[in-house]
Amino acid sequence: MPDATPRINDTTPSDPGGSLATVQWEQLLVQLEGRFPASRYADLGIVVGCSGGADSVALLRALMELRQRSNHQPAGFVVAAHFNHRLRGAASDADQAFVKQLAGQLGVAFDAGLGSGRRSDEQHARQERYRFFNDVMRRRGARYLLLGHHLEDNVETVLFRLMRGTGPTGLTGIAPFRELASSDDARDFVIVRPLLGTRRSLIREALQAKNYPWREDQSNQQSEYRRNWIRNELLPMMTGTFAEAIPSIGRAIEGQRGWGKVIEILVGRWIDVVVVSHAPLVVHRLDRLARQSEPIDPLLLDSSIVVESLRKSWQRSGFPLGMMNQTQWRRLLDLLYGEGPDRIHLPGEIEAVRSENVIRFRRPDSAASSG
Ligand SMILES: Nc1ncnc2c1ncn2[C@@H]1O[C@H](COP(=O)(O)OP(=O)(O)OP(=O)(O)O)[C@@H](O)[C@H]1O
Repeated sequence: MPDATPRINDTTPSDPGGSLATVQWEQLLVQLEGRFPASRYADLGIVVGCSGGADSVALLRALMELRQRSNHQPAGFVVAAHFNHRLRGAASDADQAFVKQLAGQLGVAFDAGLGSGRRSDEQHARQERYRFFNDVMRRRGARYLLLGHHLEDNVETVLFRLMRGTGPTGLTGIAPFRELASSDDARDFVIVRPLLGTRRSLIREALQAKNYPWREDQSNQQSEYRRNWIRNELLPMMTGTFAEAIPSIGRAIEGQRGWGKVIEILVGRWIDVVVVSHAPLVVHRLDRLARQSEPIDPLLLDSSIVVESLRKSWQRSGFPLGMMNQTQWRRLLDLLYGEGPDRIHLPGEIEAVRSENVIRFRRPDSAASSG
């Protein structure tokens, strides 16, 4: 069984403070500055989610160095926010103490949150953490939440989705920028992942070269078995044969992100044209729309656009997306195109009934039912 004890990284720099350090650290600063220019954001409130791991430690340190170097005197503030999940006993507390000490050393404020300590699924832990971030952002009046996801995280995510099953939007990967509106007040904030294009190895080499420590969490190798299989087995196999596989996939994701914006526009149009109402969900029959005297844009009849649009409508109508797989979407497409039976049952006890011109969706015991 792997050692679950986190340890402080103890790598001795091969060239402490020398030219190698300058090159790698500077490279990291250039990449961060390219994605999140220090002077442009200097007057706003920034929270950095810092686990104590290499990526978020590098992010926090590099951000502070860029702010110091900037000619502009920053009027804004930076907060290091650490969420202690309390899942690894003393090691979790040591992570928290490490981040607190780092924040003190860098002269930034520090906020900590405590998890329930209840062993549950990864999803629950993430939710707890995001609730904490939300709270810190609101309390501090910050505008940007910076997270340390890097290129390998993005590639892993896309490979994972590809193998589990995903649509074109899933292939756009992790969002580099994401606006979040907190539900209970009007203040919005933005999640930024400025290292999303940066190689994991550069981050670690840059830290090592400067002799900056971080906390290594061995449990990363144990949790989320399939994700870690991708990270620890699949990616090394791929790069063994295709040395440039990771940046290549990264570029494909970047390209797909562009197409994602086109898809978003088409989905918006589809909803305007095809959806009659969301509560209850009622949509026009596509075969009828295609045959009317002024037929709709054929792009809106393309099955991949239809599925993406239905996903969106599904969410808006409060229907569960989790159990909708490719087979179920295919059955629904047939219904919309006027093929197969006039009534089908879908996961989540959703019944879809086709009539002369529309499809009506019903779900028992739900606000979205009726009609
Ligand atoms: N417990 C935490 N407290 C604060 N921020 C966190 C925490 N866990 C994750 N994050 C933020 O989310 C990002 C991505 O999470 P992920 O689980 O991939 O990170 P990690 O491997 O635990 O740590 P790191 O990415 O810093 O090496 C981190 O880089 C960090 O910005």
